[in-house]
This record gives sequence, structure tokens and C-alpha cells, in this order.
Amino acid sequence: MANSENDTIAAISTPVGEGGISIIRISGDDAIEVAQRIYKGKDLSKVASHTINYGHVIDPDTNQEVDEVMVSVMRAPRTYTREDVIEINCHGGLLATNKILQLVLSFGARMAEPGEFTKRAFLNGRLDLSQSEAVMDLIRAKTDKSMKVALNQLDGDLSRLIRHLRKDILDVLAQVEVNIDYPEYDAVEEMTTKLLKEKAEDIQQRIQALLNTAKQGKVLRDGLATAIIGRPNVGKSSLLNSLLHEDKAIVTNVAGTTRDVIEEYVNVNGVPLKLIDTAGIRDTSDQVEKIGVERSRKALEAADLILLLIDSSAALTDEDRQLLEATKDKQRIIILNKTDLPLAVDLDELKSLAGKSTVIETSIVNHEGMDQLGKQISHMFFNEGIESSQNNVMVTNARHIGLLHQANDALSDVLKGINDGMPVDLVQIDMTRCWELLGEITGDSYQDELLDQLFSQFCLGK
Ligand SMILES: Nc1nc2c(c(=O)[nH]1)N(C=O)[C@@H](CNc1ccc(C(=O)N[C@@H](CCC(=O)O)C(=O)O)cc1)CN2
Ligand SMILES: Nc1nc2c(ncn2[C@@H]2O[C@H](COP(=O)(O)OP(=O)(O)OP(=O)(O)O)[C@@H](O)[C@H]2O)c(=O)[nH]1
Ligand SMILES: [Mg+2]
Repeated sequence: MANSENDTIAAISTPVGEGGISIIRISGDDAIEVAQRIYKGKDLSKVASHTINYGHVIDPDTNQEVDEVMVSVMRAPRTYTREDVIEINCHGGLLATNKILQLVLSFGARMAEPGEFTKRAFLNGRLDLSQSEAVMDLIRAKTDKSMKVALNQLDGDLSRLIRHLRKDILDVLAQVEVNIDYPEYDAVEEMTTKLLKEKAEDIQQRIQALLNTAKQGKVLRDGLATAIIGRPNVGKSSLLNSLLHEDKAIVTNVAGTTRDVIEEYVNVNGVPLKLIDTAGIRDTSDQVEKIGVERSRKALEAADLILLLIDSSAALTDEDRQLLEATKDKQRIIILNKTDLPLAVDLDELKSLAGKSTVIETSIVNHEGMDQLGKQISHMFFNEGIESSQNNVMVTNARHIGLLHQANDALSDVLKGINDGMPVDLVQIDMTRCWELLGEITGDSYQDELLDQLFSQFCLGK
């Protein structure tokens, strides 16, 4: 039988593995009854809502104790799903957790699909679609900032903004409707067009402001793709480790140590970086190293920011010169490393090849110059890069960005229609389309396939 939205569902909501406590979550009309059948303790159907209750899970078939537990009872509608919710907190071993889930499933619940608890929160009207998407963003957040953005979205900040836009569109459509229906005044056609034009421009501006946050939002979500490059042995992996404050990459004095691309997330002075340590770039005949070097070139091309290392204790080589040339049009910081050693590099040549790029001197082994590097990164990001956003609302989700672009296009069509002197009722169609597209962000209108696709990307038990 196909899964139904009325089934009582269950899943393990904590990560699979050994832990202090695991939670088995149950939601639906039969949640309390199902729990009661495998539970010895107070009568769960009689305890007050939003209480946690001590007892034991027993296997009714054998009457054997399975685990000592705490059971939360939360009655609809003030729950995560707006349905009755039970949470069994058991000892966090794999065996007990799975055994309890099996019992729950054999006594009337079915296994939840990924994201199905949150899907119900959406279908039952507790969250809108962009808030539901924020739940998963929150779980996947890799930096403090992206977490804050997701939390704001979960609190409904983006939804409010979108709803505001939609209300304004509806108001203008209503106004236009009235004007069309009661063309008592001569100037009504002209007035209507003027009103439409003003409003369309205003709304388009607000949508574009939102779209402007998307770029920064993407960085906050995915981290600024930052490639650490330089010829072999300049200290790339040492820099990665130093920024991470841990020894992640292998560092040796053998040139060609790093063979593949290593990716790590780190927050440097408030800027979330996706650091990419690469194999030192040089012409090589070693097959394995060759593949690594090829990947490094790709990482270089895709990077938002380049940290280019130069060895201050050696003369510039042709490889250095090539890398300086290859990155000259990119956002980059040149790091002159190994300043603890006697200087051998020609500073004048380096300066001329560096052009406008900032050169920072470091001795990574002695932790010197790292503060300056951090400051330069945040300066480039916050002051030179991307403007900060309004209202703490930031669009980070590809689906939302796509819809905003389409809404923006619809408004361009409105404005073009007005300029071309099209009849008002045709212009209205584009305005209505804009309203509908915005509604897809909050899920005021949606198709079932979209829901399936969105929620299937969620964790099990969420
Ligand atoms: N044990 C446990 N911890 C958890 C969750 C959970 O479901 N269970 N959460 C789940 O992801 C998160 C918390 N989020 C939640 C959001 C809303 C409601 C909820 O019951 N909302 C009701 C009542 C609010 C109220 O009492 O004021 C509502 O909005 O109607 C519960 C948890 C994180 N921690
Ligand atoms: N004296 C000195 N040595 C350094 C400094 N930074 C790194 N090194 C040393 O340089 C050597 C190479 O460092 P790595 O970090 O492995 O260099 P890499 O660029 O990742 O090298 P490949 O992966 O081979 O391309 C190691 O012996 C480091 O300890 C520095 O500031 N001063
Ligand atoms: Mg290395």
C-alpha cells in the first residue's frame, strides 16, 4: 500500500552510531497509542502534554525489557509536526535504538521518509516552504554566519519579505481591476498605466536588492572558494594547517608531497573560506603528481580567491612567474613565505609582477604574518567585495534565486508592455505571473513533485 499522509510515522532522529542518547521520533494520530503498547511506566494517554516520562520499553511478545528510557509526550497541535508527537529517548547504542524502532514499526507506525516530519510541519501549516528549506540549511551550515542566515530564514524573515511583495502586487492588481471596471473618468487609462509602472519599478527594485544578496549568500553557505597555490615546497600545506589550527595536510620538506586537492572549511576573521590545498604546480613526469597538478589548475580557475605563495628564501623561478601571470586578473593575495630564512628573492621584480595585489610576508612555521593575512582577507571580502545586505535577509537557495530571476523578468515584461503601449489587461498577466512566481518561494502555490524532490534531500528523522 502506498504511503499516506495520514499514517503514523517513525524514525531515528539522532545520528546512527554509538552515542549517549538516541531519539526515536513518532508522529501521527496513533503515536501515543503505539508508544504505550511497548512501554511500561505511567499511562502515556493520561500524562499531561509536553512532559517527559521515565519508564522502560518492553517487547510485548516476550515481555522482555529492551531498554530504560525517557518518553516525551507532545499532543497536537503545539508540536513540530502539529500532530501528536512521541520521542523515545533511549540509551544510545545501535542495538537498543534499532530494536525500539522495529517495535514501533511493528506496533502500528510506518518508517518515515527523509524529511517527512518537516514535510508534515509544512503541510499542516506550521512552516512555509522557505522555512522548511531553512531547517536543512541549518543542519548543513558550516559557518556561524550561514547558520545565522538559515536561522533568520527559519524564523520567517525571507517569507515576510516575499509576502510583503506579493501583497503589494495584489493591491496594485486590485486597483487596476477597479479602474478597468469603472472607467468613469477620461484619464483613467493613463492613471492606471502610471500606477502600474510606478509599482512595477518599486517591486522590481526590491527583488533586485534581494538578488544582490544571493552572491554573498552563496559564499556564506558554501564558503569563499579559496585556492592555495604555489610551486612545490613553498609551504601551501603548512598554510592550510595553520589556518585550520590543526595538522590536516601532510607537510614534508620533499617537493611534491601533496598529491591531490584537499578541501577544508574555516572561518577567517568572519569570512567563511572553503580552503583548497593543491599539489604544487610544476611540470612533472610523475603520473600521480601529474593528475594532482591538473586538478590544481582546475581549482585555480574555479577559485573566488587565490592565496599565491612565493618562497622568499629562493630566487623567483619561471614557475613562480607563470603563476603570478596566470592569476593576475583574479582576486588574490601574494604571500611571501619563509621570511625567517635569509632573503633571496628579488623584491623589485616581485613587486612589479604583483601589480596591485597585496603582498604579505609570513613565516608560517613561526606563526608570523598570519594576523595580517586574516585582516587582508576580511578587508577584501567586506570592504572591496560584496555589499552587506539589508534586514539580515539573504537569499541562499538556488531554487529561490531562480524564482526571483523569473519574477524579475516578469516585471521587465510589465514595464516593456507599458512602454510599448500594450493594453492594461495584457500587462496585468505579467504582473500576475510575478505574483505566482514569488508564491512558489513560500510554497503558497506548489506542485507535489516539488515537495517530493525537496524533502527527499532531508535527513531521515527530520
Ligand atoms: N527533542 C527535540 N529536540 C529538538 C527538536 C525536536 O523536535 N525534538 N527540534 C525539531 O526539529 C528542534 C526544535 N524545533 C522545534 C520547533 C517547533 C516545535 C514545536 O513544538 N512547535 C509548536 C509549539 C511551540 C510552543 O510551544 O510555543 C508550534 O509551533 O506550534 C518543537 C521543536 C531542535 N531540537
Ligand atoms: N623555514 C621555513 N620553512 C617553512 C615555512 N613554511 C613551511 N616551511 C617548510 O617547508 C617545507 C614544505 O612545506 P609544505 O607545507 O609541505 O609545502 P607545500 O607547498 O605544501 O609542498 P607540496 O605539497 O610538496 O607542493 C616543510 O618542511 C615546511 O616545514 C616557513 O615559514 N619557514
Ligand atoms: Mg603540500
